[in-house]
Amino acid sequence: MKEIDLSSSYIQAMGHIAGNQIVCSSLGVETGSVDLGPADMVRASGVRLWLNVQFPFARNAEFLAVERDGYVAIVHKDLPIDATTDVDGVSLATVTYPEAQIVTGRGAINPAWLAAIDGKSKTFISNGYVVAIAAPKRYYIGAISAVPTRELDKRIYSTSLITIPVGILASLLLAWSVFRIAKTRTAMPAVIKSALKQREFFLEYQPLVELATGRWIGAEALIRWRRTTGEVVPPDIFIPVAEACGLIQQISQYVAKQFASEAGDLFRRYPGFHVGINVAAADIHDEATVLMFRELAAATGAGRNNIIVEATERSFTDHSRAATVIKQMRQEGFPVAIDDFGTGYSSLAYLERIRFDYLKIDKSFVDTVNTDAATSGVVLHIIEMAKALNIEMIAEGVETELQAQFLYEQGVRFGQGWLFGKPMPFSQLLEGLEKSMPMANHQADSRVS
Ligand SMILES: Nc1nc2c(ncn2[C@@H]2O[C@H](COP(=O)(O)O[C@H]3[C@@H](O)[C@H](n4cnc5c(=O)[nH]c(N)nc54)O[C@@H]3COP(=O)(O)O)[C@@H](O)[C@H]2O)c(=O)[nH]1
Repeated sequence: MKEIDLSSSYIQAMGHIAGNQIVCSSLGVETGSVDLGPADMVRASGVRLWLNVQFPFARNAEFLAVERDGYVAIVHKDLPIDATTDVDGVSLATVTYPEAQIVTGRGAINPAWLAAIDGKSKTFISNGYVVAIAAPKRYYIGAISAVPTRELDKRIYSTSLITIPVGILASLLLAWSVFRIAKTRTAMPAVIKSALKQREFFLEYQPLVELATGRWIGAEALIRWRRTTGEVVPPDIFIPVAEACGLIQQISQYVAKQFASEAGDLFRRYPGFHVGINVAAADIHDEATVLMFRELAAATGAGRNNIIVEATERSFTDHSRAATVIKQMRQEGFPVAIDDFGTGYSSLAYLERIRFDYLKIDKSFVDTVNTDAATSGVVLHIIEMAKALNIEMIAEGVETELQAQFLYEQGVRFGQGWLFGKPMPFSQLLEGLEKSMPMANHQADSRVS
């Protein structure tokens, strides 16, 4: 029981039950036996559910207890809805079915949504909300996620010319994706911690090319998470959670160590090549990050300019502390790139105050190249600004020859995107690198700087 308890991110305790009494459990012997009282529900399979369990030693918390064949699992009642989303006014609930009884919930749950529960997963619009119901066949508990349509109006505003059926479809997809995100993020901090221990994360590398020649001159290390179930969780789901719960620096250290273990003699063979490592707000405000990069350089034999620090402008919350760390990084030979440029609120202010080596033009602006989107002129302003400040540019998310050609003609020297290569394992990066610039031809002047 202790083993299940300790290795699960979801179960608070396991126990053995006789009648309604937990007679022994991983809560410890001093807990003695605990009387759960009559079960709230008994399913046809014999599974018994207690929906509001309280323990004398944890009076402020409520738990769910699920029993089968004499064994009981205790789960914190808030756990199923412990989800984060940036959409306002979202309602979440777990519900038994067919009874449609709320087990645990957050936000207003309209009785009409409960009435719609019939054992089938579905998405529909009701009472000013887009509602998604999930009713997994294996379990007796389903989930409801509801997003106010006003949130969808905000999102759909920018695409207001799109036809109504497409708008409705987008709404339904958004509700469903909120539900998916909420589900994936459930108790995610605990799961991330355990995944770090179990080494479930790995790296892929996306090449950066010189637009004039197509040569691979660098790569960005991108973290990936494959859970033991085989499910791959994308970084834009778990990175914000890791940032919010204080685990992001452990992730950055993991990335640095993982890259060090894979790099081998990369920089000896390709002295002009560079690898970009992403850092988050917590890293860029902490001088210990400089030490982390110093150790990474020592472990990989990297020289000046071989390792690039990539920080998004959203990560600069305390300008003066960030400026101190960035200055030290640059002094120690780690060029700094401002990532996703143009997506934050204060891009210009940062460029004036902090000296960067590279500006990565965000994909959203690259996407507008050769289109008549209202923002298609912005990319030209970004390019002019970078030129004026003498900052080298890397265009992100380049997907077409037309984009690459246009950017090159405007003076952007470097590009990254699916046109040149998707993120790939390190072994594949080495193969591509050998084809792109055989070692003998590799010049130190192929460095980005
Ligand atoms: N703090 C850390 N953040 C990290 C780390 N690894 C990734 N991330 C951040 O997560 C976000 C999503 O990253 P990912 O899913 O890896 O997507 C990257 C590319 O795959 C994608 N890309 C690149 N080219 C294209 C393209 O042509 N089309 C297309 N649809 N997508 C493309 O863009 C992402 C690269 O983003 P960026 O870092 O902004 O250059 C992302 O914000 C990552 O930064 C990590 O180790 N630490």
